[in-house]
Amino acid sequence: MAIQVTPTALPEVKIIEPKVFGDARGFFFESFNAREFAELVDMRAVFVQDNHSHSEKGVLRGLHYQIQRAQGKLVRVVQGEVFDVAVDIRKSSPNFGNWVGVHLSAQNKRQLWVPAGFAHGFVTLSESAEFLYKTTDYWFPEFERSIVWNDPRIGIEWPYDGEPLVAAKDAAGKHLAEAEVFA
Ligand SMILES: Cc1cn([C@H]2C[C@H](O)[C@@H](COP(=O)(O)OP(=O)(O)O[C@H]3O[C@@H](C)C(=O)[C@@H](O)[C@H]3O)O2)c(=O)[nH]c1=O
Repeated sequence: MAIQVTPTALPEVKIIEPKVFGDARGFFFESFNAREFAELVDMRAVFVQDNHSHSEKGVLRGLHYQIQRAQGKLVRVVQGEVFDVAVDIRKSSPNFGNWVGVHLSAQNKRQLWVPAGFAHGFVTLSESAEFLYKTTDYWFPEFERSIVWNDPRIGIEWPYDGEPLVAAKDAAGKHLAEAEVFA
């Protein structure tokens, strides 16, 4: 197997570390392999969309989810570094409202698997970051929801001092207590 998979404190959220082959020319690694992903991470996931965003330092995107047509997301960074966060928003889960955060960078080449049922967001720690992710469903703006990044009920410890730059829709995000969540 060319990937190593480690569960986080939220066991459905997984860190994926690819085997990187370095030589005099640079490096090579498989950034996605459907067979290994199915065997080691999630056999039901089928990816239908790839996204790419660029963010400057201090930009915080999230916490996002789609209330219907929920998306699983396989996320990574190809330039710079972010702190990537998943929050369990499944009401029936023993981990409801709990979060995990992982540093993802171009250097560590880690990926995070954020399944359906979790809200997702990240803050950019480097001067800028290029963020790539695959999703298991398409974008449905009518089902998009945002939970505010600094909800004290969730208590995410963002490793960023200062006021992050957030979109207006995210600044107006709901608190978990008022948000539509999964069953
Ligand atoms: C998410 C998305 C946005 N867009 C458009 C809508 C808008 O005009 C522009 C920017 O969209 P947003 O402000 O929603 O982009 P952004 O804040 O980067 O949204 C993303 O945040 C991270 C944390 C996630 O988890 C993603 O699922 C997604 O919600 O791109 C698409 O065309 N397709 C898409 O799949």
